[in-house]
Amino acid sequence: MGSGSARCLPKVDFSTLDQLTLGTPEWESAKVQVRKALEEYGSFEVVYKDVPNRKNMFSAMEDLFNLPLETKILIQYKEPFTSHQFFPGLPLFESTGINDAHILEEVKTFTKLMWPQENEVFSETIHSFSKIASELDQMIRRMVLGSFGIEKYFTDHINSTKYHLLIIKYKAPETGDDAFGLKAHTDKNMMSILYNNQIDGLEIETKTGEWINVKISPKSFICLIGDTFSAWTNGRLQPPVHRVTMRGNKDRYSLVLFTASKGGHIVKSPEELVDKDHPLLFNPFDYQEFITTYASSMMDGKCDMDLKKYCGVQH
Ligand SMILES: O=C(O)CCC(=O)C(=O)O
Ligand SMILES: [Fe+2]
Repeated sequence: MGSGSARCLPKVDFSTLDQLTLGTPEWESAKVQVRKALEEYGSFEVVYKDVPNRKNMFSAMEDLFNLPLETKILIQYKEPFTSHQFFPGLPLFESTGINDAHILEEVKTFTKLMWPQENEVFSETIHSFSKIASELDQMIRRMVLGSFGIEKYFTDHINSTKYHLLIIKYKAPETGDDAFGLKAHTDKNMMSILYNNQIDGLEIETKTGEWINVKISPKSFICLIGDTFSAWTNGRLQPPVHRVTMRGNKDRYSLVLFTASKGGHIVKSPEELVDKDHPLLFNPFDYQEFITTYASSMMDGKCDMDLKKYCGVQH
């Protein structure tokens, strides 16, 4: 199972689309491509638009990780994996995050904790990025629901989720060897929109066990579905296993806009996706309760907790 495969992720062009182009031939064509890509890969590259000031955004991210640890840990959210974090087995990885980063005031609150004297470039660029990524998330979810003929659930789908922006730094490996940035996993949440400073490293596994080395242009983003969306579709879409491998001598900066179901909301497959050929795969669950259970099992050194174990239906 070598890396270096020449296979690419499917690429879908959203550059002429927005929520107002719903139902146009361009929208319908993108919808078919999105559904096909998600069925085959659980993921795709989406070409959309330039992130304003991206160079300044990445240099502001560099400044953020250069702050002293006691400053970086000032952000404390109660949901697992959302505040500043690093892991003993992953020496190249460090991350922090901002809840509701598509709302400027929320980004400014974070910025003020990191830089009491303000850092307008950080706030403005991170907010613009998050808005663009949240537009993409909503268009993609609308297309997925539309492709199953159940667009009527779209508003509920959007209202029952929230956004968290994960900001990641992967240090360049020192030895010159390939090194683990992030171990192979599936995302647990609904959907993830990824972007980076064009230092490659993201690898996505295909259903046949090949690893695709993902490359992106400044206008493109990677969309991945997570375990929660897969469960909601009653297994019609499968989340892709992915990892980050660092090569070369440049640090990698990555942004991931995570869409996650709100606490108190019960994730449940719509009745249209459950029938005798597709028996229910997951009992209804609260994502926030699941992720808390998952995080505490990880803390206990157990790595075998997943959504199937948590609420999978035994057939
Ligand atoms: O940095 C990346 O490209 C991937 C990050 C990722 O997979 C994650 O945070 O779950
Ligand atoms: Fe991931």
